[in-house]
Amino acid sequence: MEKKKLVMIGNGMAGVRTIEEIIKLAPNQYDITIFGNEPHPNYNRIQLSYVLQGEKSLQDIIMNDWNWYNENNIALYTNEAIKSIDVPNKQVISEHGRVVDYDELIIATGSSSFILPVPGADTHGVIGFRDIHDCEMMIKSAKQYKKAVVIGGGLLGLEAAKGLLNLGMEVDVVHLMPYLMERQLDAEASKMLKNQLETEGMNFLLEKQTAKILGEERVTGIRFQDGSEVNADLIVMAVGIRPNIQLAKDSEIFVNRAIVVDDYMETSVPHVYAVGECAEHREITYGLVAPLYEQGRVLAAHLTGVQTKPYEGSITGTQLKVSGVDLFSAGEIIDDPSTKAIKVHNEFDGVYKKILIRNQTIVGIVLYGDTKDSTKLYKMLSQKEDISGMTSVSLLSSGCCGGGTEASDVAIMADEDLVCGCNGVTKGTIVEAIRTKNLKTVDEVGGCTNAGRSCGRCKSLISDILAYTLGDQYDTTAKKTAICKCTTLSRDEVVAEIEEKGLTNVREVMNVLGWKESEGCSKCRPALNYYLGMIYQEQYKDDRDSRLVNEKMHANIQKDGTYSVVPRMYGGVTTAEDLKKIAEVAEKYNAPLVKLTGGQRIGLFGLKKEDLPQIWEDLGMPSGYAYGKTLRTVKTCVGAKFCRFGTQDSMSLGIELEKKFERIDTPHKVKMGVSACPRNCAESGIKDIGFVGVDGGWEIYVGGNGGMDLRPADLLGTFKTDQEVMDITGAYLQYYRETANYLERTSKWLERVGLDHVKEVLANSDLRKALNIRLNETLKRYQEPWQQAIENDDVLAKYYQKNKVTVLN
Ligand SMILES: Cc1cc2nc3c(=O)[nH]c(=O)nc-3n(C[C@H](O)[C@H](O)[C@H](O)COP(=O)(O)OP(=O)(O)OC[C@H]3O[C@@H](n4cnc5c(N)ncnc54)[C@H](O)[C@@H]3O)c2cc1C
Ligand SMILES: NC(=O)c1ccc[n+]([C@@H]2O[C@H](COP(=O)([O-])OP(=O)(O)OC[C@H]3O[C@@H](n4cnc5c(N)ncnc54)[C@H](O)[C@@H]3O)[C@@H](O)[C@H]2O)c1
Ligand code: SF4
Ligand code: FES
Repeated sequence: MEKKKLVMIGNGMAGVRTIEEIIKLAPNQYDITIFGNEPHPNYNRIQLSYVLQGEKSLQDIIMNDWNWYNENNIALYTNEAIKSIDVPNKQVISEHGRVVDYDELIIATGSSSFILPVPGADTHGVIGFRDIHDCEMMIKSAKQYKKAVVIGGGLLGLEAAKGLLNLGMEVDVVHLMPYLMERQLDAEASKMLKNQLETEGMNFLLEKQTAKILGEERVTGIRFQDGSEVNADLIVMAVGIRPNIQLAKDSEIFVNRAIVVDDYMETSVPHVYAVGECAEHREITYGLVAPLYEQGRVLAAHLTGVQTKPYEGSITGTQLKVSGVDLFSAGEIIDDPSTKAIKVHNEFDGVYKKILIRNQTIVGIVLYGDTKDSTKLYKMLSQKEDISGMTSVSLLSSGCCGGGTEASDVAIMADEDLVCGCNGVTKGTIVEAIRTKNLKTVDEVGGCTNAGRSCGRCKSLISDILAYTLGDQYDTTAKKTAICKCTTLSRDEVVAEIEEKGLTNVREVMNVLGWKESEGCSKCRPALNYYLGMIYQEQYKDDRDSRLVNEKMHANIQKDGTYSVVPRMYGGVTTAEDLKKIAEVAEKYNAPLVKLTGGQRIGLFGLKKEDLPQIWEDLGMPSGYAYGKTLRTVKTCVGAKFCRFGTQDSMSLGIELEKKFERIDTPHKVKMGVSACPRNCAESGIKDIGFVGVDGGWEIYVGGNGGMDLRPADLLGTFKTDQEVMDITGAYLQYYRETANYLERTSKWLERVGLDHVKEVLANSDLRKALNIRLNETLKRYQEPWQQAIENDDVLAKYYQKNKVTVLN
């Protein structure tokens, strides 16, 4: 039966969580297409605050990497906004004119920063704080400028201000109201917060209304309505958000403040749903992930036909993510004649607690300085528990739950107590998952239950629950070593077990070593396939289905679902005959792009999957492995044959190296460069292995990287003959193959094991010889992949047939 088409507009937190839930419930029900306006896969927007505050890197906050989309057969179009929805024809149209049909459509477009409509708001140096781009702009500005002003003393403004302080800027926070975070705190708690932030260096300008942004080329300051001014090199507006609803409005979907939805997240138009910050449910829009994830869960069940309770709205609780500040707030915060308050104010310890009660139920909570009671109180509030039997002491000083809990406190938590507010996960769910799925780390608990995957505040409590449930078996360092969430074993342990138990294939390793997920995951399956191939040199039968998608297809998948073809050009040297073949193929298959690559060869881009085998047959050239964890390219300069500075024959050495080591599986991609003199035209100093011709021989450089983690290569040594160079290179490559973690580049590996250690290994002639023998045995295993594919009908049918699902596991 043909799958139904599900299209989602918006590749953010609420939308992608909904898709995760759909895949969990019915993995094969939909062909899924996602459009995202940002150039990234789904990342944790919440943790941008931690990135700015220097506690996490951008890489750390990716939640669903590119591979996740590939593995789940999701067509993802990033950096491509949907411009209109054709409701009658059930189609979406992107800004690039791409038209995609849908049976069901989810709008998950989130919100944008609200920029105050004052004169000068569009001046260079005025930004919001919503996405990776804003975060990068702030980090960049902090390197160039001194003074930042944040407008808005709410959650976002204070988290931004703290980040800018940590980046070394002077920071003023401008706030409209007489006290900070007036939506979450009362005056007393707010005063305590202001005092604490002032001691950290933040300066506050309260009751100030921005009238004008000053500056011509770039912002220089702000003028307020009272006529006063403040200087600024950077202005961050954090005065609230506005749901992205224009698209829905233009398509005549009913909108109010946001897109109006019913209790199953359906809009006024059948088969069109909205979820997340762009949705308005019972006149409320939410700006925190806990309710949005709840909406996503209901929508996923609805779309997969699983019975579910309707979404009836949420009560939210907030915390500020600034290190050293402990506060929690939920429900109402201001006393009125209909409420009674229990208050504790310990000025000595800087603790303030207030509970607001109406009709014997808790209706509001404000905690500052000690939030241990937050979980218990929040549960009572959200469940409208009758508290008539309780005293103020039993309400406020149980010491149960919340931040900073210890294992002994975990023991007295009830199973239904909430541990992770963002994801709605209780203690009972976590304990059961730890026991039944043999979980050992906080990340594994997150992978299984989602707890801890959003703001991360509950991670210490999850760690306490692990300690309480596992006792002595809980190893807080285990997370650092396990190769993925399916096992607690490290790379070294897995390799040792494979050798000791004589395990010969991926499935056997997972079965015998007690994998938690019987099918493994995208991290462990390619890694196991690699380790097995590295151990069983000549005889290992590659498990193609365990490889990452590009290697499985022997082609790089492009952002629009087409593929690229890059034939080998040994040492970057080609012939008229090869150029003709490439030109003919480009013409015959209408390649939209023919481009010289950075590795000195020619790439054909935008080709159809089903054309690939015929293209390679027409070309009759070896694959350049532009997609592989293997030797990619050997870049060469023209060298002594043509260049007047050249001392060595760089092209011949480059071709010899590429012909010898092509196709070999390595833990990560390997690039080489051969320059015939220290002018280094082939960039040998930033390659995994670089060769530089000098009088009487070659210098070999190792561990260079020209990519994201730029690293100059280290000199390994100087060698006289080409034969010595081949011998050292072979041994070096094999040592890397045998000791690196899968997906560890040589630059990282070399830093981990140490240059001196590697030099020592290679200086030992017995070891060097043995390494080369093992490498040469392995090299015998490889054949030209496209030649093999063309001759094998099963492979052709399985991987390259039109409309065939190519991701098979
Ligand atoms: C710095 C920061 C800190 C935060 N901290 C917390 C916190 O501690 N706790 C908490 O609960 N919440 C926090 N939030 C709020 C939380 O991040 C949001 O509630 C959540 O991300 C909303 O999810 P969403 O999917 O609705 O929107 P988003 O995550 O914004 O995703 C929407 C996506 O849709 C894309 N899009 C918009 N229009 C189109 C279009 N026409 N075509 C294609 N794509 C489109 C956008 O570019 C965006 O990538 C924080 C937010 C920020 C910015
Ligand atoms: N820790 C967290 O939970 C967290 C952190 C960051 C962001 N967020 C979410 O992100 C969204 C945006 O946060 P936010 O803080 O921008 O929104 P917000 O609406 O919560 O707060 C905006 C603040 O700006 C103030 N303000 C409004 N106009 C102003 C003006 N002209 N001058 C000075 N101050 C002015 C308001 O009084 C208010 O306190 C919210 O949905 C929030 O929940 C949550
Ligand atoms: S590296 Fe030296 S030999 Fe090679 S092209 Fe440049 S200048 Fe000439
Ligand atoms: S409370 Fe935010 S991730 Fe758990």
